[in-house]
Order: sequence, then C-alpha cells, then structure tokens
Amino acid sequence: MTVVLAASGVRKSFGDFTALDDCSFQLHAGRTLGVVGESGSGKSTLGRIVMRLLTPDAGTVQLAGDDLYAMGASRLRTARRRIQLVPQDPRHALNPAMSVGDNLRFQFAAQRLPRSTWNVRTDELLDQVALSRDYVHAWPYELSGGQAQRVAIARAIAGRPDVLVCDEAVSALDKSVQAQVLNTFADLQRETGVALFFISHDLAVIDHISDDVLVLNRGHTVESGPTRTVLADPQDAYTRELLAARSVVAAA
Ligand SMILES: Nc1ncnc2c1ncn2[C@@H]1O[C@H](COP(=O)(O)OP(=O)(O)OP(=O)(O)O)[C@@H](O)[C@H]1O
Repeated sequence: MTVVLAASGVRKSFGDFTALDDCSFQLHAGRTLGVVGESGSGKSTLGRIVMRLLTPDAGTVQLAGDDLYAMGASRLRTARRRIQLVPQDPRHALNPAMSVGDNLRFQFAAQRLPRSTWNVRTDELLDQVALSRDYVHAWPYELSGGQAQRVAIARAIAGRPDVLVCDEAVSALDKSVQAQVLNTFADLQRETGVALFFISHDLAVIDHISDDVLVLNRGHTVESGPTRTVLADPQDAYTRELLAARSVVAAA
C-alpha cells in the first residue's frame, strides 16, 4: 500500500510546554487514520504540522515520500493542493459573501480549470457530497450546519487532493447529521481514493470511520494500530477511559 502521509519523531513545544512529543504515523492511500484524544492532547497541533502551517521542533513529515519541510516554493505549491483541510466550523472554509456555486468556482479559478468545465464539475462535486444540485445558488447563511459542512468538503476536494485533514469535522453536528456526513466521507473515499487524516475527541466517531487509530494523551502517543484491534483490546488505561466516554454515532 502506498504511504501518502507520514510523520516520524515529531515534537512541538510552545515555550516550556511540550504539546507533542515523538509522534509518528503512516497514512496509506485511500485509508483513514483517526487521531483521538481529549482536549489539549495535541491533535490540532499535529494537524497543523502535517499541513505545514506550524513548524515542528524535531522530526519529519513526508507527503508522498517528499519531506514537507525541505521543499522549495514550487513543490510546496503543489503539495498544498494535495493536502486540504476540512475544519470543524464550515464558516471558516466558506466565503459568506459568495453563493455555494461561487465558493466552488473560486477554487476552479485558482486551479486554472477551463471555464467550460466549471458547471459539470460543480454538479459532480455536489453529487459527491450528497447535496442537491439546487443548492448551487444558495448562500452559506441559508444552509444548515450539515449542508454547510458538505459544501466545505466539496470545496476541499475540488482540486482532487490526496489527503483531507478533517479537524473535528463532524463535532459541531447533531448526532443523526453526524452519521450522514461520516457516511458521505466514506462514500467519497471509495469513489475518489482520498486518504483521511481524521481528528476527533470522540472515539465513537473514530470507530465509525477509521481504519487505523492514533491515541494521543498530553502530546504522547499512548496507543496506535488498526482501529478494530485497538478498540477490541485497548492496552492503555487512557484508551479505556476514552472508550468508556465515547458517544454513540446514530445509524444513518
Ligand atoms: N500557538 C500555541 N501557543 C501556545 N500553546 C499552544 C498553541 N497551540 C496549542 N497550544 C497548546 O498545546 C496543547 C495542545 O493543543 P491542541 O490544540 O493541539 O490540542 P487538541 O487535542 O487539538 O485540543 P482540542 O480538541 O481542544 O482542540 C494545548 O495545551 C494548547 O493550549
């Protein structure tokens, strides 16, 4: 299996405080790595580091085998297209002054996609995130949280990235909507082969979507491996605590 994103020995401190220590993982093409831990465990710090938004103090991050922190400007521009963020709050991803269609077309313009293909590509993206094509003319404020998150996902996959970094991407949604959006992520992955780096504080969400899991506690990896194996027989007390505190993902 091809490794699309990998980290080795990553460390990050803020002043005297170590937010992440000796963190390593591998994410394979078309697979999902769940990163789970309580608030403050270092999940978003790791997410920012793998998007090259925050420089680690030590360790390496590789995107498709290339060192993300040793790339020149031109390679970095390409790399930035290959890894995209789906944030918790779609209001951070969508431009409120643009219709849904224009939010997507803005991406096409940035990618220099021929104008003649824009309408077809818009329909294709809305289909992929299971949102009716009628919403193309809607404004972000007219959308529910789940619909807005679907547009944010469509926007993130517009450039056909290899990896989506999903930082608490379903945490703000109602339980039933959460399950629907998780299923959309899974369908999308089957269709496009995109790999998901899925950050959540909720082990139920991670259990629902992830092939592999990385459990973080105060910046340290306490456990990692195939989700099914780790959750069936957690070796660490902290994982057992998260398991006891997990919510239930509603059936969708
Ligand atoms: N820029 C920063 N400056 C100082 N401390 C920071 C900074 N960013 C993160 N931290 C600290 O690092 C620790 C890890 O933060 P991080 O946001 O990665 O945790 P998290 O697991 O994503 O938590 P949450 O689920 O609440 O977002 C926290 O204690 C946080 O206060």
